Amino acid sequence: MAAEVDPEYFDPLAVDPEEARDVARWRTAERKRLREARRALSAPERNAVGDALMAGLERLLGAEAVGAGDEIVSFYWPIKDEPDLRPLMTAMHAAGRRIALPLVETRAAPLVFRLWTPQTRMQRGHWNIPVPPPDAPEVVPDVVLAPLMGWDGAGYRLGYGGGYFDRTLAALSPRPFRIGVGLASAQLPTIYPQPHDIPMDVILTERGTEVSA
Ligand SMILES: Nc1nc2c(c(=O)[nH]1)N(C=O)[C@@H](CNc1ccc(C(=O)N[C@@H](CCC(=O)O)C(=O)O)cc1)CN2
Ligand SMILES: Nc1ncnc2c1ncn2[C@@H]1O[C@H](COP(=O)(O)OP(=O)(O)OP(=O)(O)O)[C@@H](O)[C@H]1O
Repeated sequence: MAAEVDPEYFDPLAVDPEEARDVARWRTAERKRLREARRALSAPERNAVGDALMAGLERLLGAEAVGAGDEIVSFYWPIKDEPDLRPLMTAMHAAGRRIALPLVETRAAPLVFRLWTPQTRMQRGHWNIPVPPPDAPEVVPDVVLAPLMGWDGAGYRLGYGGGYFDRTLAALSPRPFRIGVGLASAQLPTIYPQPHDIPMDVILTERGTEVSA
């Protein structure tokens, strides 16, 4: 039996429930604060952030460490004032790179990834997030871009609280190269990482690379 348990799987019984509850409550409050701060950006400010992030990503995704070859890179379709990286998705597709997007196909389960091209007819998925249709090929990405609601100097990420990226990364072997993408102002002293939280390899903001494993 024991041999069948993934040694990297965290033991929920080893987590102090009171502490976990406090962290969850704190994260909910921080998500709300960070969401409001992001919403308050003007359109020109938001565009400048997007442009800087795309320049940073072009540099990172062209670098040797990630491999400039045939890797599949998962982006995200922007919701809730997230920086818009779609121009880079289009440019990379035109340059012959394979682009994927994440989908919640089953609640509280790992994300699924499907290929995207500029011709893909997006449809509404869980949480109203635009996603590729079921006939888009399912793939496993080599590089995953994860939008950041918040981040810390140890490379940990705060998302929307569904635990989707953590669940997904825990299930993938080998683990994809993880790039957290978000606002410099969304930095937190710590997100109080819990056993289920999987750190990013790189955190990229409009200032450039903030954290690199
Ligand atoms: N643009 C974009 N696409 C993305 C993500 C993202 O962060 N940004 N995701 C990144 O993961 C995934 C979707 N993430 C989701 C995260 C939470 C919930 C959700 O239902 N949240 C509940 C609270 C959940 C809970 O506390 O257990 C809610 O707000 O009601 C849905 C989707 C995949 N696609
Ligand atoms: N590997 C996992 N297995 C089972 N449950 C998990 C796993 N990872 C996270 N969770 C659950 O998801 C919940 C939310 O996690 P967390 O606060 O880290 O979300 P998040 O990273 O902000 O969300 P998202 O990635 O969806 O944007 C956790 O309380 C935990 O119960």
